[in-house]
Amino acid sequence: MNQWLDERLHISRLNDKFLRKAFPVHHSFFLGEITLFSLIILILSGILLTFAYEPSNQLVGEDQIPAAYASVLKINAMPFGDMLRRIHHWTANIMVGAAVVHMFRIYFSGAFKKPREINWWIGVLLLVFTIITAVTGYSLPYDNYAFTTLKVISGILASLPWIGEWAAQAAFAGKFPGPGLIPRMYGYHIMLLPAILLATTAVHMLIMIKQKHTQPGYAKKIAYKKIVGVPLLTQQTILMGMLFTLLLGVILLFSAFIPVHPVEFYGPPSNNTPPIKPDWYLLWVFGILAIVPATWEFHLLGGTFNAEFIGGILIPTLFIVLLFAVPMLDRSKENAYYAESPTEHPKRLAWGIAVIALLIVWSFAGYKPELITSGILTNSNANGVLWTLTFVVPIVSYFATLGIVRGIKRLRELDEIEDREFQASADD
Ligand code: HEM
Repeated sequence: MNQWLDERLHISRLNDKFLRKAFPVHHSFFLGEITLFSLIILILSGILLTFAYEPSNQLVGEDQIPAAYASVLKINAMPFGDMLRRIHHWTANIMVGAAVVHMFRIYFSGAFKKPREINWWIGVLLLVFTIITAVTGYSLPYDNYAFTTLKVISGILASLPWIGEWAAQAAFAGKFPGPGLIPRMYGYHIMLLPAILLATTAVHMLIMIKQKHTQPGYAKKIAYKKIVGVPLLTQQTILMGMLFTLLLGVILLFSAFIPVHPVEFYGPPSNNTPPIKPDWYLLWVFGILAIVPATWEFHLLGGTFNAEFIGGILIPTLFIVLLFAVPMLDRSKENAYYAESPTEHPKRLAWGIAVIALLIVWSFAGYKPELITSGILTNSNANGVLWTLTFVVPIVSYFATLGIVRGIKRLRELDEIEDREFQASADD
């Protein structure tokens, strides 16, 4: 059989070139794999959901509710229907979470350095597209929550200077909320964006295979500048199978016990605006929007730059540009072989911690209304306090990290000196 296949498909060549490829074993490398497996589970659970979901916002039935909303109520009532929605929802959250932590592991271990800059840029694109896919998914149940969220997003797009109205109508199939709204969101969510994600992930993987992983630190001691790891067939495949099963188990546990967004509670779209809050990964944008005052508005060459544009588009875009610029941090001409320990590069570590602190502060600002109603902040001081935190917390985090890392380094040096002195006195 083997020979029969080999004569036709040259399997043994594939075996030598690819299946025997050595994979380094280190727990931090599982993060990319968790992201990849989540994408697979999302696609499979998404396909099952499409069998019962109705992609239309036309009003149907006696109650005259949107067909999409009615079909989600029907899915909830089907055996395992609610469970399937939960699996899809929790996997999406795990995918975004794993991608974010994966990005930080790449950043903190210096794996973005030459020759892996292109894969860093592709990774940033993957993260952005993953988040857009999640947002379009949220719109599909077309309950009052989804409707309000879509209205906010269409308003943000319309705030683009010069081309805003046109862009919003192009993205949302005409004037909001037109009859083409849900069919358009459905097209993005089940075709365009998954196609982009799959193609981009394939390129990400091919580049990773071509360039090979950065090697974990222990590999340096085993065989310097040699690839140390286990072959894809069979050890790595077994490890991946175990990781996949574990991930599936965690997703099933989450889905069995933690319900998702209650569409019945929000009801179909109406004129009552419910309090909305995005998922954790977009809370930072929500926070920026909350603290940019409505008075921030200026005009240039006939275009208007208003607060919605500055908070919802300009600052988040600058943040993404900053992520793209990360590989520029390193100007060395040498290829990087080994993952570095984060503390070896205190400034890089401190910058990373400062950025995480900034994201936490902005996410906290997303709770501005609650902070005001609970009396912690007032209408008049909220923006001032939150802007102060925006600058102070990252700066303090930066210097505190530098201080801690340098302190630990100094302690280690003192320990070494003490050990040497002790050894010398023992020898005497
Ligand atoms: C969102 C979807 C993503 C998927 C499915 C994915 C998948 C993977 C996988 C499976 C690996 C190999 C295992 C590992 O090193 O963890 C990998 C490596 C890598 N990824 Fe991603 N990734 C994604 C997002 C990102 C992001 C957001 C970045 C950075 C901005 C990134 C940058 C890289 C780099 C530079 C490598 C090579 C690491 C090395 O050689 O040590 N990826 N990715």
